[in-house]
This record gives sequence, structure tokens and C-alpha cells, in this order.
Amino acid sequence: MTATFDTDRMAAVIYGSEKLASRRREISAAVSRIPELHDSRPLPFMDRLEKVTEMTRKLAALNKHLPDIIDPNDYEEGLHLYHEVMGMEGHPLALHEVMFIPGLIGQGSDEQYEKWLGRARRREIIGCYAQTELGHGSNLRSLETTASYDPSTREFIIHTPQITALKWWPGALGKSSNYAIVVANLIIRDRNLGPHPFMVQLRDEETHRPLQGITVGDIGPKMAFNGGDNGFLGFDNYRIPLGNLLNRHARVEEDGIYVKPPHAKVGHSAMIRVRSHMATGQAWLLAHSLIIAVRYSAVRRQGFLEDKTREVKILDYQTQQYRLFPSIARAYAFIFCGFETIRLYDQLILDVNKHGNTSGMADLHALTSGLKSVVTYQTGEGIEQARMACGGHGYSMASYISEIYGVAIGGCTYEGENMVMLLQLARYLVKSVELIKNGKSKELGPMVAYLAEPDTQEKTPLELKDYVKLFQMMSKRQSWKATERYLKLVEGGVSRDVAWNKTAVELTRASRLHTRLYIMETFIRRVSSIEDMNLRMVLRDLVNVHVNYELLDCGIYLHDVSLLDSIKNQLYSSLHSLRPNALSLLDSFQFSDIQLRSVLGRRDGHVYENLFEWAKSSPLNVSDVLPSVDRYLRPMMEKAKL
Ligand SMILES: CC/C=C\C/C=C\C/C=C\C/C=C\CCCCC(=O)SCCNC(=O)CCNC(=O)[C@H](O)C(C)(C)COP(=O)(O)OP(=O)(O)OC[C@H]1O[C@@H](n2cnc3c(N)ncnc32)[C@H](O)[C@@H]1OP(=O)(O)O
Ligand SMILES: Cc1cc2nc3c(=O)[nH]c(=O)nc-3n(C[C@H](O)[C@H](O)[C@H](O)COP(=O)(O)OP(=O)(O)OC[C@H]3O[C@@H](n4cnc5c(N)ncnc54)[C@H](O)[C@@H]3O)c2cc1C
Repeated sequence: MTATFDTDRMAAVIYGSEKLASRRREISAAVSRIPELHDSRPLPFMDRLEKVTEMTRKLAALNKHLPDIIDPNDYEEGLHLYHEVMGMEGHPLALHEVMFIPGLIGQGSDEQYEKWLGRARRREIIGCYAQTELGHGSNLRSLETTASYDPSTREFIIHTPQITALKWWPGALGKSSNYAIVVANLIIRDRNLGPHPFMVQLRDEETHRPLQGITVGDIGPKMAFNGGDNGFLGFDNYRIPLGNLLNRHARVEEDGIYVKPPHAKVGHSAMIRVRSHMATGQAWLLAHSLIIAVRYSAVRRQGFLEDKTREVKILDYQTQQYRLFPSIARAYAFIFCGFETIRLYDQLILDVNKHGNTSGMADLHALTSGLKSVVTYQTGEGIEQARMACGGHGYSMASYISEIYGVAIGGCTYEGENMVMLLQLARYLVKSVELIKNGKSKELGPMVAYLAEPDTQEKTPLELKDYVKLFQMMSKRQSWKATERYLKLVEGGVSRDVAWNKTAVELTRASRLHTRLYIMETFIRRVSSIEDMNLRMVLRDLVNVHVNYELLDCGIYLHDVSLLDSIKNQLYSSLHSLRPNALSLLDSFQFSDIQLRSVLGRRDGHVYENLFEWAKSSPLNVSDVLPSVDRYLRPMMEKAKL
């Protein structure tokens, strides 16, 4: 089937500009010409140590070639080059770029930039972000690592009081990093001032050996990210200079006077940054799995429809379309709302760092808390459907989908466990409903203004604005229902914390609906703004799939469920309309075969030949008879014959 649009033009919409889309193609082509930058053999055949070694080898090769391929100051070009060469299984600089440098920029003073930023950017030093501990990840107020100020030497003494205080999980900490931003409780004269970020040298810059007072190592294999070295870290009264407290916002004077930051949570900026980028990051993972599944579904033939002389492409089955197409729509929706969220984050950082204005922090915290939770969960769902859509071959590592899944669902946990983050958004929603109840609707932010709208009669949606209206109504009702349940318990004498816990499931439901509404609205807004009518029409088909699917999926929140019948029909017809463009919508992401690392999803479509070659290359097939057969199996069978 031929698509009705040009994938290069769609790539420009996905990546935000013609220039970036074409630079991405050039970068992929450049990488394809440099064998040193390719995996030396398929990653799924490697054990953990080989993977870590391979990632480190490629990283060093990349560092060498990087200035010939990209403008080192161009963040987007760099990101693409990394995805292409390093893939998704982790590497020594994984946290350096994502949290260490941004953490230093967000929390460090100009003087501290002078000291460490240039060195970090040149990669003279490698850093990570060490916050989570063995005993606590979500509840930052219970972190146990301490940084006690000693005015006599103008130093902080960093200490791990017990095993639960060991830092545990930080990416690239175990074996690669020689520096870390360590989050520890600042203690001045026995007063605990809460978690603060400190720049800490962990290893000798010459020998790479841990410094005296530091215990550091790798935490072992994980569901994914096994090319990376997530680590543990302990401190035994380890001293660092006063100047190592990252002090753009909070300061300690030499005599121990504490100058507090303009907002209690301003030190969380590195986390907010990653959360703001997660929608685009997850969209990219979802699109990876979908292109594999849709390419395969356009080649695989199984069973018959009308024509009994030729088996049908499995992509023509309505169930296959229902399994895959709503996720294509979500991948696009996540990309578009992700870009909008990144813009909001960039604006906030400018406001905070340049103008000391922290007024937007609560809004962005609420938004990104909900967004990271919904997007990671739905991405996991979509990838798992993509795997099942490939039948048995999806289960093989040749598809690479299980690796993508493992990486993606890490996002449900890191950067704030999803339930915990949904409950953060819920606090914001409850406060908003309380404002309305107290006659202060004017104080509501624009994203929650709909919570004050009166209920109207539900009617079959015909235009996009009708879908938004229905979704707003469902979301509003759930926020009110959860708030009223919570307040009733409080009014009945239950403590706020216990009442909150007794309402928590309803609260998370409210957060999900609010976030899904935001995703839907940004998707519609972006598609409506596209000038190229041809592209806009294709994306409009995608939006139709999205709004109908989302509404059906949330149908239990409607009062009049009879509406669902017409929505079902609209969904089935929009799946059918999308079929001719489904593959090209994914081709528009322009992932190269090198980047995809999937034998099943290669562009050439020679699925069976490629799978056979892959199987033949398995290390188990190097000899016809394995030593284990000689050692155990044959003797066992011989014995049975006696
Ligand atoms: C460019 C590329 C970037 C990303 C690429 C995309 C994908 C990534 C690819 C690969 C992944 C690689 C690496 C993964 C890296 C993972 C790194 C980590 O996981 S780092 C560790 C992360 N840890 C967490 O996220 C911990 C989660 N917990 C918290 O954040 C907090 O504890 C909490 C749950 C938010 C609660 O905070 P706290 O206990 O401090 O606050 P209180 O309960 O006291 O709440 C008081 C009040 O403050 C509000 N609040 C909390 N946080 C913020 C904030 N950041 N901003 C504004 N306001 C905040 C809170 O809501 C309360 O408000 P109130 O209701 O009182 O009004
Ligand atoms: C791949 C990966 C990479 C990571 N990288 C880093 C890194 O670079 N640096 C770093 O510092 N950390 C990192 N982490 C750690 C990560 O940030 C934490 O694991 C995460 O914040 C969750 O905390 P936790 O493990 O303590 O889970 P817990 O908080 O113990 O969660 C366990 C369960 O308890 C529930 N729960 C907890 N609190 C509440 C509550 N208040 N209300 C309701 N339910 C609750 C959760 O919903 C969950 O179901 C990484 C983790 C992973 C998986």
C-alpha cells in the first residue's frame, strides 16, 4: 500500500524542524560509514561484562569521531548521535549528560561552573547523580546520608550512618564515574536542613581507584540497562570543602550561617528536567517497538480473508490494527506534548535562574509528575502489545522488543515511582477543587480552569472539541469525587494523612484522567497548527484514532455508556482509514537499522532470511555438539540404555 504523504516532511514535523530532520539523516549516514561506531556483534549475545566493555569502547570511539560528525554544542544532534551509536542499554556517560551536567548548571554558582562545568563538558571528569538510597527512594525527607558542616576546617563531613543509607541505583556510578552530585542532608550545629546537592569526587583522577573513605561498586544485573553500571556508594566521614555545596540557591557562610533557597524544592531541578523530557524519550521507545511490529506485520502472512488463494498480511486484521494503531497515535501525541512540556521547563529554569521567580514550580511539578506516570505506563502497555503482535518472533531477542520494554518500564520507577507521582499531581488537583469550593476559581491556573465548569449533558461527540469537552467532564467529575471523599473523611475526624491514603486509588484515577486530557489537548492543538494540508489530514486520521480510543478506554467514567457504541464504530472506521499510512507514519521517525538493532524490524523486510542468519550466528551453533552434551546429556542417555 502506498502512503499519501512524504516521510521526510513528516520527519520535520516530528523533530520540530526540516533542518534537524535532515541533520539526523546525515548523522545516521555518517555513522553507517564508520565501523568502529557499530556494535561489534549483536548485543543480545553478550554477557554483562562484555556489554559494559562494548559500551565503553564505543563511547571512546564516539568521543574521537564526534567533532567530525556533529556540532558538539548542538544538544539535539548530540542526542541523536548517542541514540544511534550507544543505543539504549546504558553507558558510562548516561547520567553525565542527563543529570550531572544539568544538575551542576541548575544548582551550581558561576564560580562552580568555572571550576567543574568546562571539565565536565570536555569529559575530563565523568559524573552521575547519587540520590536514592538502599532504604529510601521516594520519600526524600527520610534520606539518611548526612553532610555535617565543620566550621573549624570549613568542610562538610559526608557520612553513611548505616547500610540503608548506602546510595543505591545511580546510573554510571558503580564503575565509570569519578565524580557525583550527591544528595545529602545538610546538618549545621545538629540542625537538619534537609537534602542538598554536593559535588563529590569519588575516585582518583589518575588511577580511577576509589578515594579513601569511599566505598563504591556495581549493584548487579537488572531487567535492562545492562550495558550500564548502576551503583552503590558509601561514605566514611568523608570530607569535602565548603565550596562543594552547590550553592546557586542555598548557601552556607564560612561561620555556618545558612542562607535558604527561594523555594524549598528548587534543588529538585535535575529531576524536574528529566521528567519534562520523558514524554519525548518514551515516545521514541514506543515508536521503536511499533516500527518493528508494523514492518513485520506488513510482511507476515497468516490465514485468509476474502481471497482464498493468498494468505493475508496480518496488518490487515482489525485486531492487529486495534493492537498497534492507538499506540502509533500515542507515540505522536507523546512527542507533541513532550515538546510543549520541555518548552515549559526551559521557561521555568530561565525564570528561576535569571529572575529568581519560582512561581511556576508547583504547576510544572504537578504536570510533569502526572505526565511521566501516564506516558511510561502507556508506553509499557504499547510495547508489550507490539511484542505480542509479532507472535513467536516477538518473543525472540531478534526482535529486540523485550530490551526496549525493559528500558521503557524502568521509567515507571526512576525519576519518581508512578503511583507516588500521580499522588503528587492529585495534591494539586485537590487544592484546585478546594479553591473552587471556597469561591476562589479566579486563582486557578489555566490547565485546571475546566474543573470549575458546570456539568452539561453528555452527547455523542462529532467534532474534536466535543471529545475534549467529554474528557474534561469525566476528569472534572473524578477530581471532585476524589476530593469530596477525602474531605468527608477529614471532616469526620480522620487525620489528613489517613484520609489521603483511604482516597488514594480515586485520587490516582483523577490524576490519570487530567493527564490524558492534557495529552489529548496538546495533540489536537499541534495537529491543528500544521500548515501542510496533506500532512495535517494524515495526522487528523491519527487524532481520530486517539480520541476515540482514549474515550472508549475511559468509558467507565461516562454517565451515559450508550454513547460508547457510536464511539466504537468511529474507532473501527478510523483504524481502517489509517491502514494505508500506518507504516509510513512510523518510517517517518527515520530510525536506521543500526539504531533499531532489530533483526525482525529491518528496513529490507527480508524477515525470514535475516532470522535464519541470526540463529546461525548464535554462539551455541559454533559446534554441532556442545561440551555440555558430551559431559552430561550423552552419559545420561547412555546410562538409560543399560
Ligand atoms: C534530555 C534527556 C533527559 C531525559 C531523557 C529521557 C529519558 C531518560 C533516558 C534514560 C534514563 C536514564 C537515566 C534515568 C535517570 C533516573 C534518575 C533518577 O531516578 S534520580 C532519583 C529520582 N528520585 C525521585 O524522583 C524521587 C521521587 N520523590 C520526590 O521527588 C519527592 O520526594 C516527592 C515525592 C515529590 C515529595 O517531595 P518532598 O518529600 O520533598 O516534598 P513534600 O512531601 O514535603 O511536599 C511538600 C510540597 O512540595 C511540593 N513539591 C515536591 N516536589 C516539588 C517540586 N519539584 N517542585 C515544586 N513543588 C514540589 C509537594 O507537591 C508539596 O506541595 P503541597 O502539596 O504542600 O503544596
Ligand atoms: C533504571 C533505574 C535507574 C535509576 N537511576 C537512578 C539514578 O541515576 N540516581 C538515583 O539517585 N536514583 C536512581 N534510580 C532510583 C529511582 O529513582 C528510585 O528507585 C525511585 O525513585 C523509586 O524509589 P524506591 O525504589 O524507593 O521505591 P519505593 O518508594 O520503595 O516504592 C515501592 C512501592 O511503594 C509505593 N509507595 C512508596 N511511597 C508511597 C506513598 N507515599 N504513597 C503510596 N505508595 C507509595 C510505590 O508506589 C511502590 O509501589 C534508578 C532506578 C532505576 C530502576
